[in-house]
Amino acid sequence: RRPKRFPPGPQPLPIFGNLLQLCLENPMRDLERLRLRYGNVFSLYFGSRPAVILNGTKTIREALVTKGTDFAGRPDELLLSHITQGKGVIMANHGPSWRDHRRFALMTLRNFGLGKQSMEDRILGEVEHVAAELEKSNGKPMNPQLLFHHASCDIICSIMYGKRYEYDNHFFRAMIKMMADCSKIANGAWGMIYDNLPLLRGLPLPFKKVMDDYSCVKRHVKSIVEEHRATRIPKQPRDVIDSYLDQIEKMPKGSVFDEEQLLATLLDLLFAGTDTTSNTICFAVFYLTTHPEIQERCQREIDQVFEEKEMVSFEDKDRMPFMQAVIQESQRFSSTLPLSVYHSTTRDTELQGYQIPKGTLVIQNLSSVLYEEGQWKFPHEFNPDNFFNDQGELQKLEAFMPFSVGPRMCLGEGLARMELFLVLVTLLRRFQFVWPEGAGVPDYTPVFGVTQAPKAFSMVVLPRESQRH
Ligand code: HEM
Repeated sequence: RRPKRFPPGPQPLPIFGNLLQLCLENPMRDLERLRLRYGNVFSLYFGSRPAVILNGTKTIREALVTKGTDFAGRPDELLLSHITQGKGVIMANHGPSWRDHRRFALMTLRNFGLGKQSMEDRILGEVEHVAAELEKSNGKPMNPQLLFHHASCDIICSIMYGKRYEYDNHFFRAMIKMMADCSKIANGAWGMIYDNLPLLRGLPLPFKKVMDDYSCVKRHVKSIVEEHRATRIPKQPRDVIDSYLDQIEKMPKGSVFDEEQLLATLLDLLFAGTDTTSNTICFAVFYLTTHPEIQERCQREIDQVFEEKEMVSFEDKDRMPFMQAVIQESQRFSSTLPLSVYHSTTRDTELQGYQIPKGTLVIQNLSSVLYEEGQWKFPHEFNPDNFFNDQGELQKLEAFMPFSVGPRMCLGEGLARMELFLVLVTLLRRFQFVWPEGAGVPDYTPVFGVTQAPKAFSMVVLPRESQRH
């Protein structure tokens, strides 16, 4: 039985709670059904653990912004928190270590060129590799998804430790597969089994493999840190690792900065910065391939700006409102992180008349905001007009929150926006993406996970050079 004044929800069963009432492969439809029945704040039992589900712009803003500190914790008894041991930034609970690491990560990303030329150079350099691979397809249908994962991962590696991997590097491919597996498992059925049936945790089931793979990537990153120790010049950081090593030396012994936290933070940035951005690029390219009229409009806008200049830069976005709207609409319509990252309450709190005790698992349903009726002109279709007002001007909308809101919101937003813009503009300028003949009707249903991906698809890539002159 639910405690008094706890948010309402369906009757739980012993041991399983409400798990059997959800499709664990993809619970998004069930969550929408429950929202319609119980309202924007409802609760579910995952096994014996209560969870509060937040829906809609107003509710999520009220919890994560107005009562930001109350809702800024992370749950500590879940697969993801066990994998990372609650260290680093993403799964660290609200407290001094999280705060200082978040500040460090934000500052270091800025110092390594966010908004400055060098970050743009790294991204544009990587796009050249992507373009070369796309050219190799020679007009034959190809699936670009892995290529975009490789590119996003290489960009983040170059920022963290000044190194990019060749796309056929064996370790690199394994690392990318591990991240995709981890994303699929953590929010899916295996993650639910791990989180709610602790007796099964020791068995060789898929979550065990993800944990082993994580340790393997961690060992690799550790060897890179050791290389940095041997070659660095103090106070002259080349990348994020050098900056962190400087930080360890600067702080008194026993501070929150140590080697374990360094490894966890690097892995966080690697994880958080790869699948999120690459899946958004995949979705955007998929939508543009299947909406040729929108693709052509982007290319017309791009061609106009590039009549006067050769290379794209992030500043050009202000002259490309349609391109910006397409990128934002791709983020909205794909809802790349549909349930964000799970939160927990840091103290007993209240929301819309309900009482929520300290330590309660809190899940923000970002899809409920990104498709919310009344917030969007066309909530259920891919349509960049969602971002233009009646005067045809690009507008800021409070329901546009793919990066979440509040004190825990994505700290890589600036980098992600820059990457999405530079990659998509450069590729659209050079190539036309065509839905292959006979490929049938596109299926927009995403593959569910912490990060959603489009279903496997193919496209034909044609060079645009001839059309521009
Ligand atoms: C399109 C790309 C991206 C999207 C849609 C996205 C979205 C998100 C969301 C929804 C969260 C959870 C916020 C919350 O718990 O309320 C998050 C957290 C986070 N993101 Fe991103 N992200 C993206 C790219 C990146 C990149 C490129 C990086 C790093 C370089 C990054 C680093 C992080 C980190 C470290 C956190 C945890 C923040 C904390 O707990 O304080 N993200 N992101």
